[in-house]
Amino acid sequence: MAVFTDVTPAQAGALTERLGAGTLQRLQGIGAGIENSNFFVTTTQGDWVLTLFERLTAAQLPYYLQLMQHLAQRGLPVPAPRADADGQILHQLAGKPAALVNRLPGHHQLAPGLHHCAQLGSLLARMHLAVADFPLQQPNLRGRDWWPLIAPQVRPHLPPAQQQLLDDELAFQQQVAASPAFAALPQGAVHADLFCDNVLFDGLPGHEKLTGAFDFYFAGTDSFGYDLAVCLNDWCLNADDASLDEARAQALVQAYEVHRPLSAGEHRLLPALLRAAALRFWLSRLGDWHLPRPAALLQPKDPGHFERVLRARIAQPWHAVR
Ligand SMILES: Nc1ncnc2c1ncn2[C@@H]1O[C@H](COP(=O)(O)OP(=O)(O)O)[C@@H](O)[C@H]1O
Ligand SMILES: N[C@@H](CCOP(=O)(O)O)C(=O)O
Repeated sequence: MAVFTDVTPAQAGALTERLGAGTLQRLQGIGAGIENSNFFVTTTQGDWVLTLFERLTAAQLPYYLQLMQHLAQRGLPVPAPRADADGQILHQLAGKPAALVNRLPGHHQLAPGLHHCAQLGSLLARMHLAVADFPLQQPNLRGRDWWPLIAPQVRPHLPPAQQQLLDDELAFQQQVAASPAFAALPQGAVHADLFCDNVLFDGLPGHEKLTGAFDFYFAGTDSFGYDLAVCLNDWCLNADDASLDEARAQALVQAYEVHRPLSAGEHRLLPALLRAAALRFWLSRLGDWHLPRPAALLQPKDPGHFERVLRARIAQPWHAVR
C-alpha cells in the first residue's frame, strides 16, 4: 500500500485549517499508487487528497503543482492545489513536502472502450493547447536523458535476448533523436503518464463522462506526440495486451485532432514515439523490479508487459489515419 509516511489526524487537521479547507472529519490512507504517500481527506468543506512527496524534491515540485493550477484555472478537470493565505501551494507535513488538492469524482475505467478513448484524446489535446502559455520548463525526469542512466543498472539483470532488445532500441531511439524531424516536434509541458489508472469517469455504463485526470508527478517538457504515444500504449491495447486495437487507437487520435491536428512530422514519427513510450515504461518497471527502494511495501508492476508492447510496436509500426 502506498503510505510510506504516516500522518496523524492532528497533523492533517492543522493543515486543512491553515489552508481554509475546513475541519478534519476523516483521514484515510490510499492503497493505490507507487510514488507518494496519499490520503483521502474529508473536512467540513468537502473531499480532498493529501499527498506527501517521497522522491520529488521541494525544488522539483513547484513545476508539477503550478502545472495543475494552470490547467485547472483554464477549466480542465484536474486537481487544483490548495493555497495558503500567502498563495503558497507547496506545504510541509511530517517532514515531507506536501500538497492538498480537491478530490475528483468518479471511478477508473481499466477496460476502456471507444468512447472512453475518444474522451481521453479530446482531454489530452485540450491539455496540450492549454500549456501554450505555461511559463515553466522542467525536463521529463523519465525522458531520453534518463534512459542511458537506468539502462546499465538494469541490463545485468536481463537475459541475453532482452539485453539485445534494450541495446537495439536505445540505439534506434538515439538515431531518431538526432533527426531534424524529431527536433521539429511540437513540445511543451506534458503529463507523460496518463494511463487509465490516472483518469476518472462518472455516469452509467456506455454513457460515462470523463471527470478528471490526476497524478502529474511525471510531467515534464517533452513532445506532445510522445504524450499521445504514452496514452495509446495503455488505453488502446487488444486482448493480447500488446498490439494496438485499430478502432480505439484511431478514435483516440481522431478526437485529439478535433482540437489539435497533428503535424506531418508528428504523424510520421508516431511509430518511433510509440516505441519510445514503451521503452520508457519497460525501463522504469525494470528499475522498480530489480532495484527496489528499501521502504517500498509494494508489488512492483510487471516489466514484461512493456517488453511485449515494445516488441509489438517494432513488429507492427502503427500510423494514425490522416
Ligand atoms: N485528485 C484526486 N481525486 C480523486 N482521486 C485521487 C486524486 N489523486 C489521487 N487519487 C487516488 O489516489 C490513487 C493514488 O494516486 P496516484 O497519484 O496514482 O499515486 P502515486 O503518485 O503514488 O502513484 C489514485 O489511484 C486515485 O484513486
Ligand atoms: N504508469 C506507470 C507507473 C506510474 O505509476 P502511478 O501509479 O504513479 O501512475 C506504469 O504503469 O508503469
